[in-house]
Amino acid sequence: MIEAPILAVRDVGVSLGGRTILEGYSLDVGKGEVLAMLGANGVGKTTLLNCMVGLRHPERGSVTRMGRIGYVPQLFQSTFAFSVLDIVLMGRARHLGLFTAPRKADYEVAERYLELMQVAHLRDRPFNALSGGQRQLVMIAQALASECEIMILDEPCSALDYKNQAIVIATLRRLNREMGLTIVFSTHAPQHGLEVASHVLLMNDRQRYRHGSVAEVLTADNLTNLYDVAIGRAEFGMGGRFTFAPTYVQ
Ligand SMILES: Nc1ncnc2c1ncn2[C@@H]1O[C@H](COP(=O)(O)OP(=O)(O)OP(=O)(O)O)[C@@H](O)[C@H]1O
Repeated sequence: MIEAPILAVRDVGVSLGGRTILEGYSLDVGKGEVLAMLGANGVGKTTLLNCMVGLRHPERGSVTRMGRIGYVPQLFQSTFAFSVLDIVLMGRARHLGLFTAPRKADYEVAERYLELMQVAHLRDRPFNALSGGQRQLVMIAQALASECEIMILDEPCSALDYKNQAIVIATLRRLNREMGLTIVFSTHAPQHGLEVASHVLLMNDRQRYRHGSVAEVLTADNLTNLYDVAIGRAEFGMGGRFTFAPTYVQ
């Protein structure tokens, strides 16, 4: 069944410093979909995500959001010594008046999502003293506390070890399956697409891309073409599970 789009990217073009970064990107994200965006360094993943979030207005084309956006930036470091609870409470900002302090109900929402992300025991710790994986879970709790309908994450697993990547990816999968959250994220690991995404966007260059279901688009040939490195498909375990593996030395 094709779900109604909750995010529509239409003919988006972005220029930065007199250079065209993106041109003619169009895609729909359906309600309840998980979209993984992959592409070489500098191809424009963050630029496109910023357009989706509304942090950047594309010079050409449009982005239409039909739901509230929650944004999780690349590994976030706070300038001030905020506690974990403070950071999650910031997610309530859009529900508060300009000079209104968080109310009891806002604390309850923040506590609920700290529990859900299994980081409630860290609530009084300084945010900057957490590990990268813990910080990502807290930032996801912040986005959830904003009661977003679309969560957009910029490389949520960058700089994380395998264990923390597994926690973040399993968390995204759970939020999608159990809460029906629509998720868009960028990654350099095709395996993350296989584990959690329903759809992928492969960004080849500023105006060439492939967008479609994981089964259709996330193939060894398309990845080889995307990264310009030989990438093979390797079966493992039971039940037809597979992964993609690059060959670094020919
Ligand atoms: N403020 C800016 N002025 C000029 N060019 C910029 C600016 N910000 C980004 N760019 C350029 O835009 C292009 C896209 O950058 P972007 O950060 O979107 O890529 P990315 O795919 O997210 O990269 P990575 O995988 O390395 O994070 C890059 O070539 C970058 O150098």
